[in-house]
Amino acid sequence: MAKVVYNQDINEAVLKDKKIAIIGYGSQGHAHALNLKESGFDVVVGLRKGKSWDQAVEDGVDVKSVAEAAKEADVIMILLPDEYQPKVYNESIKDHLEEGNALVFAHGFNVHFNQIQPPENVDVFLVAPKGPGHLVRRTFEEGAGVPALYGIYQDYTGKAKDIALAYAKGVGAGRAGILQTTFQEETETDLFGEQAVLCGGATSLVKAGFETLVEAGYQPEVAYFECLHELKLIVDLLYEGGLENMRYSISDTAQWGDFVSGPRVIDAGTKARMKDVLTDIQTGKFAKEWLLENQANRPQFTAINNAENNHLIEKVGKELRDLMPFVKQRKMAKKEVASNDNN
Ligand SMILES: NC(=O)C1=CN([C@@H]2O[C@H](COP(=O)(O)OP(=O)(O)OC[C@H]3O[C@@H](n4cnc5c(N)ncnc54)[C@H](OP(=O)(O)O)[C@@H]3O)[C@@H](O)[C@H]2O)C=CC1
Ligand SMILES: CC[C@](O)(C(C)=O)C(=O)O
Ligand SMILES: [Mg+2]
Ligand SMILES: [Mg+2]
Repeated sequence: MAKVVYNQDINEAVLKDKKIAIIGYGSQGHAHALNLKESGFDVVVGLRKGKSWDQAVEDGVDVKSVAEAAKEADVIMILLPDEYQPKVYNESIKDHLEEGNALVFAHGFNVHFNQIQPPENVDVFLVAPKGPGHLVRRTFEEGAGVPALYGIYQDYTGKAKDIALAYAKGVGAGRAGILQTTFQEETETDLFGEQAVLCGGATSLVKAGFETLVEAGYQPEVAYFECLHELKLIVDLLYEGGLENMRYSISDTAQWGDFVSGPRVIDAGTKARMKDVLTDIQTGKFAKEWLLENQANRPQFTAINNAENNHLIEKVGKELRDLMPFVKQRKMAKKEVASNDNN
């Protein structure tokens, strides 16, 4: 089994006398800044003036321009959207890196795909939580944590690993488990996971199931509960105890259906297409297309996003969720930020 590191294995003293700049205050940024601050670290947030700036001030964190924050910090964590990182790095961070500083990422994309080339005299590592930033924050507040990967790209000071582990402990990952990786492994597995399983795979599966039922004449509300709402409850059981635990809780009829019909839906063809997706990630094809899409001001991203937001499942879901006050929607802010950036 791979070595998994926990809080008791980590001495955070190596990071306690350093200033940490968190660049960006979105999904990951607000979670890292607040968790690190509450773990007793010296944190400054680097931002442009705007919505996030106002939120960070309201949350009581020290906020400065990106350049000022980068200049005064020893450890600079870049938590901007991947597609904007190279520009901000070149304009406001690069010139403020001092010998022995640490340049940190939560995803290896820009270093692995050669969009950011750090100088040789700094540490470069990643601390990548394996979960959405809003849950990194929420679980921390609940006394738990989200697991994280750390990976060292460049160890100039000889202390990169100790600093990375102390950082991971500060955001709460040491309560759940921290694993070593490389920039290549983190980048490729993270992109694959979000495309094939967690985001692309899951949304496509949910929509296909919903559409199949609605097109067969069943009520959209019934289809919504069956294919989307209940998925969370099933995934909770998978999260808590794996496949066997989920199957323990469902009926034997459902379990038999799982065995005989699941592989008819997700079959060898699906796996072959997953391999194609992985190949496009490994060869840099996906990265190149995403970078070019951004250079063109996201024409396809915008068109698809608009169509997805108008899907019947979204309309039905909103109406049903409004009638379930215990289902709280906590995070539209991030996507509003993203669409503002496109305007
Ligand atoms: N989302 C997640 O849960 C995960 C993300 N990651 C990685 O973490 C990194 C951050 O992702 P994520 O948290 O989703 O990012 P977000 O999209 O949530 O980041 C938005 C933040 O970046 C700020 N920002 C955007 N452009 C600029 C700019 N030009 N100058 C200054 N600030 C800017 C926004 O400020 P404003 O309000 O001014 O627009 C906002 O604070 C990425 O590398 C991602 O791959 C890794 C694991 C999970
Ligand atoms: C699953 C999507 C993710 O990789 C994440 C939350 O871990 C992301 O890039 O947002
Ligand atoms: Mg991820
Ligand atoms: Mg990701």
